[in-house]
Amino acid sequence: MALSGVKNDRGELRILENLDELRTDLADYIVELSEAAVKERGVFAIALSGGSLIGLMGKLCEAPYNKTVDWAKWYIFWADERVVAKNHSDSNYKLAKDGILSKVPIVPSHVHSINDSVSAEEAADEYMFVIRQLVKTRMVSVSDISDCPKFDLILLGMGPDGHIASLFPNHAVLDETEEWVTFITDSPKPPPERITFTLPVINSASNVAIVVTGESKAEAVHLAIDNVEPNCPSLPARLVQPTKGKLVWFLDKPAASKLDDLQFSE
Ligand SMILES: O=C(O)[C@H](O)[C@@H](O)[C@H](O)[C@H](O)COP(=O)(O)O
Repeated sequence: MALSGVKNDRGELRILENLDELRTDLADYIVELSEAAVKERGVFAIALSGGSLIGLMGKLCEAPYNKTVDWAKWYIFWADERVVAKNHSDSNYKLAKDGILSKVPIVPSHVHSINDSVSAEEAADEYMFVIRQLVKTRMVSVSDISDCPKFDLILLGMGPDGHIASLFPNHAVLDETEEWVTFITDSPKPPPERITFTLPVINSASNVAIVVTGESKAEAVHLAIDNVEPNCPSLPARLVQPTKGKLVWFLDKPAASKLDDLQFSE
Protein backbone atom coordinates (compact mmCIF):
# COMPACT_ATOMS: atom_id res chain seq x y z
CA MET A 1 0.00 0.00 0.00
CA ALA A 2 1.36 3.42 -0.89
CA LEU A 3 -0.23 5.29 1.99
CA SER A 4 -2.89 4.93 4.59
CA GLY A 5 -4.03 7.05 7.46
CA VAL A 6 -6.81 9.09 8.96
CA LYS A 7 -7.48 12.50 7.45
CA ASN A 8 -9.18 15.14 9.62
CA ASP A 9 -12.66 13.88 10.38
CA ARG A 10 -13.09 12.63 6.82
CA GLY A 11 -12.39 8.99 7.56
CA GLU A 12 -9.60 6.58 6.82
CA LEU A 13 -7.71 7.00 3.55
CA ARG A 14 -6.25 4.01 1.76
CA ILE A 15 -4.21 5.14 -1.23
CA LEU A 16 -3.07 2.19 -3.30
CA GLU A 17 -0.12 1.91 -5.66
CA ASN A 18 -2.17 0.59 -8.54
CA LEU A 19 -5.55 -0.88 -9.41
CA ASP A 20 -4.47 -4.43 -8.70
CA GLU A 21 -3.47 -3.51 -5.14
CA LEU A 22 -6.71 -1.58 -4.76
CA ARG A 23 -8.75 -4.61 -5.88
CA THR A 24 -6.98 -6.84 -3.36
CA ASP A 25 -7.26 -4.36 -0.49
CA LEU A 26 -10.95 -3.80 -1.25
CA ALA A 27 -11.65 -7.55 -1.33
CA ASP A 28 -9.80 -8.06 1.97
CA TYR A 29 -11.75 -5.20 3.56
CA ILE A 30 -15.14 -6.55 2.41
CA VAL A 31 -14.31 -10.08 3.55
CA GLU A 32 -13.19 -8.83 6.97
CA LEU A 33 -16.45 -6.92 7.46
CA SER A 34 -18.48 -9.88 6.22
CA GLU A 35 -16.78 -12.20 8.73
CA ALA A 36 -17.33 -9.75 11.58
CA ALA A 37 -21.03 -9.22 10.73
CA VAL A 38 -21.71 -12.95 10.31
CA LYS A 39 -20.01 -13.64 13.64
CA GLU A 40 -21.95 -10.90 15.40
CA ARG A 41 -25.36 -11.03 13.70
CA GLY A 42 -25.39 -14.21 11.60
CA VAL A 43 -25.85 -12.24 8.36
CA PHE A 44 -24.10 -9.58 6.26
CA ALA A 45 -26.23 -6.82 4.72
CA ILE A 46 -24.28 -5.07 1.97
CA ALA A 47 -25.45 -2.32 -0.40
CA LEU A 48 -23.79 -1.85 -3.78
CA SER A 49 -23.65 1.04 -6.24
CA GLY A 50 -23.07 1.02 -9.99
CA GLY A 51 -20.18 2.24 -12.10
CA SER A 52 -16.56 1.13 -11.91
CA LEU A 53 -17.02 -0.17 -8.33
CA ILE A 54 -18.31 -3.55 -9.47
CA GLY A 55 -15.28 -4.25 -11.64
CA LEU A 56 -13.03 -3.22 -8.75
CA MET A 57 -14.77 -5.82 -6.53
CA GLY A 58 -13.92 -8.56 -9.03
CA LYS A 59 -11.32 -10.28 -6.80
CA LEU A 60 -14.17 -11.55 -4.64
CA CYS A 61 -14.99 -14.02 -7.42
CA GLU A 62 -11.45 -15.39 -7.44
CA ALA A 63 -9.56 -17.75 -5.12
CA PRO A 64 -9.23 -17.63 -2.18
CA TYR A 65 -12.16 -15.26 -1.61
CA ASN A 66 -14.76 -17.16 -3.64
CA LYS A 67 -14.19 -20.26 -1.49
CA THR A 68 -13.74 -18.66 1.93
CA VAL A 69 -16.59 -16.12 2.01
CA ASP A 70 -19.80 -17.29 3.70
CA TRP A 71 -21.90 -16.28 0.68
CA ALA A 72 -25.08 -17.90 2.05
CA LYS A 73 -25.15 -15.23 4.77
CA TRP A 74 -24.97 -12.28 2.37
CA TYR A 75 -28.00 -10.06 1.75
CA ILE A 76 -27.53 -7.77 -1.24
CA PHE A 77 -29.07 -4.32 -1.75
CA TRP A 78 -28.44 -1.33 -3.98
CA ALA A 79 -27.58 2.11 -2.61
CA ASP A 80 -28.84 3.38 -5.95
CA GLU A 81 -30.35 1.92 -9.06
CA ARG A 82 -31.30 3.19 -12.47
CA VAL A 83 -35.00 2.69 -13.23
CA VAL A 84 -34.60 0.50 -16.31
CA ALA A 85 -35.35 -3.16 -17.03
CA LYS A 86 -33.14 -5.62 -15.18
CA ASN A 87 -31.68 -6.88 -18.44
CA HIS A 88 -30.89 -3.34 -19.70
CA SER A 89 -27.21 -2.48 -20.05
CA ASP A 90 -27.75 0.54 -17.74
CA SER A 91 -29.07 -1.62 -14.87
CA ASN A 92 -26.89 -1.68 -11.77
CA TYR A 93 -28.48 -5.04 -10.90
CA LYS A 94 -27.35 -6.47 -14.25
CA LEU A 95 -23.87 -5.02 -13.76
CA ALA A 96 -23.53 -6.69 -10.35
CA LYS A 97 -25.18 -9.92 -11.50
CA ASP A 98 -22.91 -10.32 -14.52
CA GLY A 99 -19.82 -9.14 -12.64
CA ILE A 100 -20.20 -10.85 -9.26
CA LEU A 101 -23.51 -12.36 -8.21
CA SER A 102 -23.67 -14.99 -10.96
CA LYS A 103 -20.13 -16.14 -10.15
CA VAL A 104 -20.51 -16.89 -6.44
CA PRO A 105 -23.09 -18.95 -4.49
CA ILE A 106 -25.31 -16.10 -3.29
CA VAL A 107 -28.83 -17.21 -2.31
CA PRO A 108 -31.13 -15.76 -5.01
CA SER A 109 -33.82 -14.80 -2.47
CA HIS A 110 -31.23 -12.71 -0.59
CA VAL A 111 -30.74 -10.43 -3.60
CA HIS A 112 -32.99 -7.41 -3.16
CA SER A 113 -33.21 -5.51 -6.40
CA ILE A 114 -35.85 -2.91 -7.26
CA ASN A 115 -39.13 -3.58 -9.07
CA ASP A 116 -38.29 -2.58 -12.64
CA SER A 117 -41.87 -2.59 -13.93
CA VAL A 118 -43.20 0.45 -12.04
CA SER A 119 -42.44 4.19 -11.94
CA ALA A 120 -39.37 5.55 -10.16
CA GLU A 121 -41.56 6.83 -7.34
CA GLU A 122 -43.29 3.48 -6.85
CA ALA A 123 -40.00 1.60 -7.12
CA ALA A 124 -38.51 3.78 -4.35
CA ASP A 125 -41.58 3.26 -2.12
CA GLU A 126 -41.58 -0.49 -2.70
CA TYR A 127 -37.86 -0.75 -2.03
CA MET A 128 -38.28 1.10 1.25
CA PHE A 129 -41.08 -1.31 2.18
CA VAL A 130 -38.85 -4.31 1.43
CA ILE A 131 -36.06 -2.87 3.59
CA ARG A 132 -38.57 -2.11 6.36
CA GLN A 133 -39.63 -5.78 6.46
CA LEU A 134 -36.00 -6.90 6.65
CA VAL A 135 -35.31 -4.41 9.44
CA LYS A 136 -38.25 -5.90 11.37
CA THR A 137 -36.67 -9.35 11.20
CA ARG A 138 -33.21 -7.85 11.79
CA MET A 139 -31.76 -9.23 8.57
CA VAL A 140 -30.83 -5.56 8.32
CA SER A 141 -29.85 -4.03 11.63
CA VAL A 142 -31.35 -0.79 12.94
CA SER A 143 -29.65 2.39 14.05
CA ASP A 144 -29.85 2.97 17.80
CA ILE A 145 -30.13 6.73 17.38
CA SER A 146 -32.74 6.94 14.61
CA ASP A 147 -35.15 4.45 13.11
CA CYS A 148 -32.92 4.13 10.04
CA PRO A 149 -31.65 0.81 8.75
CA LYS A 150 -28.02 0.16 9.68
CA PHE A 151 -26.39 -1.67 6.78
CA ASP A 152 -23.23 -3.57 7.65
CA LEU A 153 -21.55 -2.02 4.60
CA ILE A 154 -22.56 0.52 1.97
CA LEU A 155 -20.20 0.66 -1.02
CA LEU A 156 -20.18 3.87 -3.04
CA GLY A 157 -18.38 5.19 -6.09
CA MET A 158 -17.99 8.91 -6.73
CA GLY A 159 -18.42 10.91 -9.94
CA PRO A 160 -16.11 13.77 -11.02
CA ASP A 161 -18.84 16.16 -9.78
CA GLY A 162 -18.68 14.62 -6.29
CA HIS A 163 -21.97 12.69 -6.52
CA ILE A 164 -22.38 9.45 -4.63
CA ALA A 165 -25.20 6.93 -5.12
CA SER A 166 -27.74 9.06 -7.07
CA LEU A 167 -27.27 12.07 -4.79
CA PHE A 168 -26.11 14.85 -7.10
CA PRO A 169 -24.66 18.30 -6.22
CA ASN A 170 -27.21 21.05 -5.62
CA HIS A 171 -30.11 18.64 -6.03
CA ALA A 172 -33.11 18.76 -3.68
CA VAL A 173 -32.60 15.05 -3.07
CA LEU A 174 -29.75 16.00 -0.69
CA ASP A 175 -32.31 17.52 1.69
CA GLU A 176 -34.46 14.40 1.95
CA THR A 177 -34.47 13.36 5.58
CA GLU A 178 -37.84 11.61 5.97
CA GLU A 179 -37.56 8.77 3.48
CA TRP A 180 -34.98 5.97 3.48
CA VAL A 181 -35.16 5.57 -0.28
CA THR A 182 -36.16 8.30 -2.71
CA PHE A 183 -36.25 8.86 -6.46
CA ILE A 184 -35.14 11.39 -9.04
CA THR A 185 -36.24 11.80 -12.64
CA ASP A 186 -33.64 14.37 -13.73
CA SER A 187 -30.27 12.75 -13.08
CA PRO A 188 -27.48 14.76 -14.74
CA LYS A 189 -25.76 11.42 -15.38
CA PRO A 190 -27.92 9.27 -17.67
CA PRO A 191 -30.24 7.49 -17.37
CA PRO A 192 -32.42 10.21 -15.77
CA GLU A 193 -34.69 8.06 -13.58
CA ARG A 194 -33.13 6.57 -10.51
CA ILE A 195 -33.85 5.50 -6.96
CA THR A 196 -31.33 6.19 -4.22
CA PHE A 197 -30.66 5.72 -0.53
CA THR A 198 -30.89 9.06 1.24
CA LEU A 199 -28.10 10.63 3.30
CA PRO A 200 -29.63 9.60 6.66
CA VAL A 201 -29.52 5.94 5.58
CA ILE A 202 -25.98 6.19 4.23
CA ASN A 203 -24.83 7.91 7.40
CA SER A 204 -26.50 5.30 9.63
CA ALA A 205 -24.46 2.43 8.17
CA SER A 206 -21.89 0.59 10.28
CA ASN A 207 -19.38 0.98 7.47
CA VAL A 208 -19.26 3.11 4.32
CA ALA A 209 -16.55 2.79 1.70
CA ILE A 210 -16.08 5.27 -1.16
CA VAL A 211 -14.02 3.77 -3.98
CA VAL A 212 -12.55 6.30 -6.41
CA THR A 213 -10.00 5.88 -9.17
CA GLY A 214 -8.60 8.05 -11.94
CA GLU A 215 -7.28 11.56 -12.31
CA SER A 216 -10.62 12.96 -13.54
CA LYS A 217 -11.85 12.64 -9.96
CA ALA A 218 -8.81 14.14 -8.22
CA GLU A 219 -10.37 17.59 -7.78
CA ALA A 220 -13.59 16.15 -6.34
CA VAL A 221 -11.55 13.95 -3.97
CA HIS A 222 -9.69 17.07 -2.79
CA LEU A 223 -12.95 18.98 -2.26
CA ALA A 224 -14.55 16.03 -0.48
CA ILE A 225 -11.68 15.32 1.91
CA ASP A 226 -9.43 18.34 2.45
CA ASN A 227 -10.19 21.37 4.57
CA VAL A 228 -11.07 23.62 1.67
CA GLU A 229 -12.08 27.26 1.93
CA PRO A 230 -14.78 28.05 1.05
CA ASN A 231 -16.07 24.70 2.13
CA CYS A 232 -18.16 22.69 -0.31
CA PRO A 233 -21.06 21.73 1.90
CA SER A 234 -23.23 20.59 -0.96
CA LEU A 235 -20.63 18.27 -2.47
CA PRO A 236 -22.49 15.02 -1.82
CA ALA A 237 -19.37 12.99 -1.05
CA ARG A 238 -18.50 15.51 1.68
CA LEU A 239 -21.87 14.88 3.27
CA VAL A 240 -21.01 11.22 3.84
CA GLN A 241 -20.30 11.34 7.57
CA PRO A 242 -21.40 8.13 9.28
CA THR A 243 -22.82 9.11 12.67
CA LYS A 244 -21.45 6.11 14.51
CA GLY A 245 -20.01 4.06 11.68
CA LYS A 246 -16.69 4.07 9.93
CA LEU A 247 -15.85 5.72 6.59
CA VAL A 248 -13.00 4.39 4.45
CA TRP A 249 -11.80 5.89 1.15
CA PHE A 250 -10.14 3.57 -1.36
CA LEU A 251 -8.16 5.70 -3.82
CA ASP A 252 -5.59 5.05 -6.49
CA LYS A 253 -2.70 7.50 -6.80
CA PRO A 254 -4.20 9.54 -9.68
CA ALA A 255 -7.45 10.04 -7.72
CA ALA A 256 -5.43 11.07 -4.65
CA SER A 257 -3.07 13.35 -6.58
CA LYS A 258 -4.68 16.65 -5.53
CA LEU A 259 -4.99 15.89 -1.81
CA ASP A 260 -3.15 18.32 0.46
CA ASP A 261 -0.12 17.25 2.45
CA LEU A 262 0.40 13.82 1.02
CA GLN A 263 3.74 12.34 0.21
CA PHE A 264 3.80 9.13 -1.76
CA SER A 265 6.34 6.47 -1.09
CA GLU A 266 7.78 5.28 -4.41
O1 LIG B 1 -25.51 4.14 -10.77
C1 LIG B 1 -24.64 4.96 -10.71
O2 LIG B 1 -24.44 5.78 -11.61
C2 LIG B 1 -23.76 4.95 -9.53
O3 LIG B 1 -24.14 4.26 -8.46
C3 LIG B 1 -22.95 6.18 -9.29
O4 LIG B 1 -23.11 6.80 -8.05
C4 LIG B 1 -21.52 5.76 -9.48
O5 LIG B 1 -21.06 5.01 -8.40
C5 LIG B 1 -20.65 6.97 -9.70
O6 LIG B 1 -21.18 7.69 -10.78
C6 LIG B 1 -19.23 6.60 -10.04
O7 LIG B 1 -19.23 5.84 -11.22
P1 LIG B 1 -17.84 5.48 -11.89
O8 LIG B 1 -17.04 4.80 -10.85
O9 LIG B 1 -18.19 4.57 -13.04
O10 LIG B 1 -17.25 6.77 -12.34
